[in-house]
Amino acid sequence: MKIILPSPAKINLSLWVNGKRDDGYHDILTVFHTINVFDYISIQQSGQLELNVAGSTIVPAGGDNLIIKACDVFSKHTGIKPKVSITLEKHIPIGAGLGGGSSNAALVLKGLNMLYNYPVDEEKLMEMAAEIGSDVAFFIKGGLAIGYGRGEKLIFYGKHKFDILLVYPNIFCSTAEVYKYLPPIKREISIEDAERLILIPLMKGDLDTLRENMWNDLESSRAPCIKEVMEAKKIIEDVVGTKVLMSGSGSSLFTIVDKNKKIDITPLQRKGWWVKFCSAI
Ligand SMILES: C[C@@](CO)(OP(=O)(O)O)[C@H](O)COP(=O)(O)OP(=O)(O)OC[C@H]1O[C@@H](n2ccc(N)nc2=O)[C@H](O)[C@@H]1O
Ligand SMILES: Nc1ncnc2c1ncn2[C@@H]1O[C@H](COP(=O)(O)OP(=O)(O)O)[C@@H](O)[C@H]1O
Repeated sequence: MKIILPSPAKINLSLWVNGKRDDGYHDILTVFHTINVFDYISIQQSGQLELNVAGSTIVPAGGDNLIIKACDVFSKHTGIKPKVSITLEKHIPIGAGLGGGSSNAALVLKGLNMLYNYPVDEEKLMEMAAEIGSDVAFFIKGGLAIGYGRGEKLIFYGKHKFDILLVYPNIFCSTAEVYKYLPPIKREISIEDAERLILIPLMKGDLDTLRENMWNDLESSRAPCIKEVMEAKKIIEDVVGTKVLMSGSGSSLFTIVDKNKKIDITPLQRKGWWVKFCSAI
């Protein structure tokens, strides 16, 4: 049996850092939404576990791939050693703050659970996902969610419609490095704050307030890549005329767009940047 799974990207409509933890991670509060930018993963039962990666020369095809980590975690918790041939077709920009690797890992956990006749329930899948990475658990359900803790504790709010212009300025950002060079932040954002600032304007369709309130503390990181990302942010804001935000640890940047407002994106395309109108899903 062969299954083909679309593996969606995500943006962070906001991300606040509430402090550094003893385990080296940061306590964050973030608002995730999946978007219609996909990798495609096929999983087929086979004599042994193998992974082929198409569409990228920088994504590892061995043990460092988060898909292999997902297979290991699946085996650890179910006792089933997956004997499958997996093909990953990459389209989500890599190191872009779009969660591509985390999404791939989550979808493979779901695919293996399906192929081996549901040995674990969704709650257990979320637990397993959290072992692989901080934003893997979000992709088990997707849609609109608040993430807190490392990003693995989640409150889901269904799915909401909005459109964005997404730009990947061909800058690779290492998540670890962006967090490492983050200056101390002295304020705490609560779940209620995030609901008031982001979720309520989004649900009301009040895009001006949503744009005004969206925020990403990781933009103040002193990691070298962020300086370049902020330069790209200014260029994009001059072209689109609305506030632009970095997604997650970068480098992709997005703005919430009104369907009926025409935006000329050729100045951005002329820079050789990846530029795409997308929708929340
Ligand atoms: C920043 C976010 C926002 O959604 O996404 P991306 O930008 O990667 O898409 C996530 O927090 C990324 O999650 P993920 O990509 O799974 O990161 P992980 O593998 O768990 O962690 C990579 C490294 O980032 C740092 N890290 C990550 C999460 C967190 N809450 N605090 C941290 O300090 C740690 O140094 C960790 O070793
Ligand atoms: N399946 C995967 N897809 C993309 N990147 C992966 C994958 N597995 C491991 N990686 C590694 O993760 C890093 C990028 O992760 P990605 O999820 O694309 O970015 P981000 O964390 O910024 O959203 C790269 O160093 C890449 O080599």
